[in-house]
Amino acid sequence: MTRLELVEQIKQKQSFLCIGLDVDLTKIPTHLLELEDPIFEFNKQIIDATHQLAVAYKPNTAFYEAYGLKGWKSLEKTIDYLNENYPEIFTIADAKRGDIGNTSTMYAKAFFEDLDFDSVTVAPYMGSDSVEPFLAFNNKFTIMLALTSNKGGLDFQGLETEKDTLYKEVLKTSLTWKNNEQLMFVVGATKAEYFKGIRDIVPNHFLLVPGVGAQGGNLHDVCKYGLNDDVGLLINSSRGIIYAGNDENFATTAKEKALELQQEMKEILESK
Ligand SMILES: O=c1ccn([C@@H]2O[C@H](COP(=O)(O)O)[C@@H](O)[C@H]2O)c(=O)[nH]1
Repeated sequence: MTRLELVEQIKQKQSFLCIGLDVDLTKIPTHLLELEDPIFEFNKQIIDATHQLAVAYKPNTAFYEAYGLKGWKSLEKTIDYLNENYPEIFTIADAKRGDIGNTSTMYAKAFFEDLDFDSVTVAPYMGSDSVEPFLAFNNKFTIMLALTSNKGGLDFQGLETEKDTLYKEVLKTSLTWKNNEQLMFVVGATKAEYFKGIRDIVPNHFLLVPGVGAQGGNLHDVCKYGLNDDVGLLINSSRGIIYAGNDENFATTAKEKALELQQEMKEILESK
C-alpha cells in the first residue's frame, strides 16, 4: 500500500483508527472455543463488524506465537482474510523485530513477502544496519519504536546523551537512512506531552499510537500536537475494543466501541 492510498482511506472514512487484534483464548467468548480455529473466527467477526470504522488492523504476533504452529496459522488466515476481502485496509504486524542485517532481511521477507503485511514494527536498538533491510521493500512500511507507551519506556528511551534525549536521537538519525520516507514511528498515547517535540523532528511521518483505551491514553491530547496535514496518526486500541463484549454479540459491542472512537476522530478532523 502507498502512503497516498492510506491517506485517501483516512479521509474517506473520517477515521484514523487502528484495531489491535490481540487474541487471548482466555478472554474471547466461550462459544467460539468449540470451533476449529477460535482465534481466526474471533478476528473474522471483529473485522467484518468494524472494517468501515477502522483504517488499519494490528495483530500483535505475541498473541499468535503463544499458541505455536496453530497460532501462526491463525495469523496467516487473518492476514489473508484482510488482504482478500478488505485490500484497502493497512495491515501492521506488531512483531518488534530487528537483528544483524542478514537476519533482518529474513524477518522482512517473512512479514512483507510470505505473510504480505503492509508494515512491521521494529526495535531500533541494533542501529541502522538492523533497520535498513526492512526499508528496502517497496510500498512496505517499517514502524520503528520511538517513545513507547509503557512506564519503563523512559528507562532507556529517556536517557540524556551528549547530543539529545535518546529517543530524539533515534528519530533524527533514522531520517538520514535510505528510504526513510517508508518509516513510521511508534509513540505511546500515554506520552501525549512529548508529541510537540516529536513533531518538530518528524513533521511528516505517520505515528502509530498505542495506549488509548486500556492503558488510559487520551485521543484529544494526542491529536493536539500529533496531527499533521495528512492526519499522520494511526491510533491503536486493542483490548478496549475487541473485549468490550464477551457474549455472542461481542462483534456488535466491539463495533459500538469502534464507532465511539471514530466519531471522536471525525469531530477532531472537522474542527481541524
Ligand atoms: O509502545 C507500545 C508499543 C506497542 N504496544 C502494543 O499495542 C497494543 C496495545 O494494546 P491495548 O490493549 O490497547 O493496550 C499491544 O499489542 C501492545 O503490545 C503498546 O501498547 N505500546
